[in-house]
Amino acid sequence: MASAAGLTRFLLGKNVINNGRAGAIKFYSTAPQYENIKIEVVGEKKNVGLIQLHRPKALNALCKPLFKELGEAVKDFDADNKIAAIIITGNEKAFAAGADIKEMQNNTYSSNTRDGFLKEWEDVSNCGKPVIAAVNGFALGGGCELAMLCDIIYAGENAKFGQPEINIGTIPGAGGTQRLPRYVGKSKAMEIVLTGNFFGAQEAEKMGLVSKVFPVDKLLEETIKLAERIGTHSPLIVKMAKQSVNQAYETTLKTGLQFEKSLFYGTFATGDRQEGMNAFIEKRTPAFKND
Ligand SMILES: CCCCCCC[C@H](O)CC(=O)SCCNC(=O)CCNC(=O)[C@H](O)C(C)(C)COP(=O)([O-])OP(=O)([O-])OC[C@H]1O[C@@H](n2cnc3c(N)ncnc32)[C@H](O)[C@@H]1OP(=O)([O-])[O-]
Repeated sequence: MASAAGLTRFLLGKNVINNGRAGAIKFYSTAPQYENIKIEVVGEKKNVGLIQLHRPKALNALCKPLFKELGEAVKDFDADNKIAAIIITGNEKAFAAGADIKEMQNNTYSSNTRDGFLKEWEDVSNCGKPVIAAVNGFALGGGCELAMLCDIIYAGENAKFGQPEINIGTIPGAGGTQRLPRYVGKSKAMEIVLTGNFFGAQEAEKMGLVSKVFPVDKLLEETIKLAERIGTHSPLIVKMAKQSVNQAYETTLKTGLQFEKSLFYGTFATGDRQEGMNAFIEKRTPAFKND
């Protein structure tokens, strides 16, 4: 579904976040009929893809259709050359309260395995562009895991994180037992996973899970500013930097340093590296070409 054409399939009236402000955005007749998310292109240069999870009655519980739509939207923004970074957000009450318990209540081991219950998660984790989570309210279970799947987490002061799967007789299944210890260390991760207790934004920042905390009503604005700042750089080099940081989670220090060095050397094969250094020396703003 993600294709060159897909890139601009955004924004049919019912799907966009800023309904009624159509002047600021493009409408396309072939836009997908999203039911569980809203998408919009934001930022002064219209280079930030914003995805809002939108199942407010269920606190944005991650039902399968929502996750499929999220995966499609991420793939489309990733394929769109005009988009520099992607933001995933929810509403003031909930980023996402986890997997949809009502939907998965009657799943079986066989159905999970046969149908690939979690297969759409890779659509988000495979994204080459930076993906930023802007978390207000509950980010629980799969919601916390979705935030951790993103590259940077910004939170509003009312954010509540947790991995409460243990309360309903299961364990985190979309990265909670693997990514959380990498963010916060073993003791904290064990405490969070084994108790199911929630923790707030300030504590999440102190633990290193969240990089910054903002007043609730400033969160999205500040997250868009972050995405726009990233958007001033070469998209090609941003992609390489993201790959290199992610490699730190996959390998030994020695292999990681080798990987980093190869990519660093590789930047010298790009026009944007040349342009960046020329611009510095000529005391001007670089004009990156994604090349
Ligand atoms: C592909 C998908 C991704 C899969 C990921 C799998 C791996 C993952 O690790 C597993 C999980 O996340 S396991 C899950 C881990 N997460 C949890 O265990 C958190 C479960 N949720 C809670 O503990 C409470 O709702 C809160 C404390 C969040 C809010 O309490 P409050 O402020 O008193 O609000 P309230 O009155 O309670 O809720 C309002 C409405 O939302 C409804 N709804 C809410 N969450 C739902 C959910 N996950 N499901 C369904 N519905 C959910 C709730 O039923 C109610 O609707 P109703 O029609 O009126 O009945």
